[in-house]
Amino acid sequence: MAPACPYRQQGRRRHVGSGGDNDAVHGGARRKLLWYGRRQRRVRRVFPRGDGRRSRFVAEILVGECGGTAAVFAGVKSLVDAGGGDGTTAMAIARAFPHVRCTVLELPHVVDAVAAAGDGSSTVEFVAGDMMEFIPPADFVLHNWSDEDCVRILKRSKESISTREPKGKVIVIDVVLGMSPSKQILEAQLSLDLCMMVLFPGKQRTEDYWHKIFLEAGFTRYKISPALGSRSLIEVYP
Ligand SMILES: C[S@@+](CC[C@H](N)C(=O)[O-])C[C@H]1O[C@@H](n2cnc3c(N)ncnc32)[C@H](O)[C@@H]1O
Repeated sequence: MAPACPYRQQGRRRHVGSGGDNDAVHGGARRKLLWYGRRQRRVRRVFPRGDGRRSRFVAEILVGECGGTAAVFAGVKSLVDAGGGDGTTAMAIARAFPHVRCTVLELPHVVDAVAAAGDGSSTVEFVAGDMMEFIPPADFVLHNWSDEDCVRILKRSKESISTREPKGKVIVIDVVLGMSPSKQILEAQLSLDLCMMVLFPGKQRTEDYWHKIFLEAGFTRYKISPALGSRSLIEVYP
């Protein structure tokens, strides 16, 4: 059975192995690091599948109900879902828009896990790589990244999208705080914000916040379609 999180017992989870007096209080840095390593391995084993369930929900909305989606994908010949998990979103797009050649860029262990699970699809190509280093045209999730990483990922994307007509674009599917169609959705977005703060160096962002990130990454304009429940579809143009 998985060991209990030493920090959870103390109501703290962020700074694993941070040292100092806390280590003595919470049972020592070594125990925390061992727990963290085991937890990470478990997370890595289940991540592609668990995440896929959530992205299936988003994918269904994306290709099913989002009124403007056909227009969004019109003229798009190829697309890379950077950090695309088990490929659920890319497969849904490939099924709904057969003219779009879809690739999933993922970390090698995720690509291996998907291949081993044998539920990949010939409609989608999986490429092992690091999105911090190189990204072809992409549709990706940014909400678990820090501001610096968002800018870095967007810059990598900008380098790879076509600058010739028809020009490429980056599609971001993420929460835009303040664009909530209901109180329940706003509450869901704020819960996600809390999760991102606790689990990752990320956050949910308002439109003004996104605007600054897009400008810093060198993009000139964007269009937000708040049609995906708690998330919006943001088209970002060089
Ligand atoms: C929050 S998940 C999103 C998965 C999927 N796009 C979705 O919406 O369900 C982030 C994904 O990014 C992948 N990832 C993290 N760092 C990466 C990197 N440097 N290069 C490529 N993929 C990465 C992870 O393996 C994980 O599957």
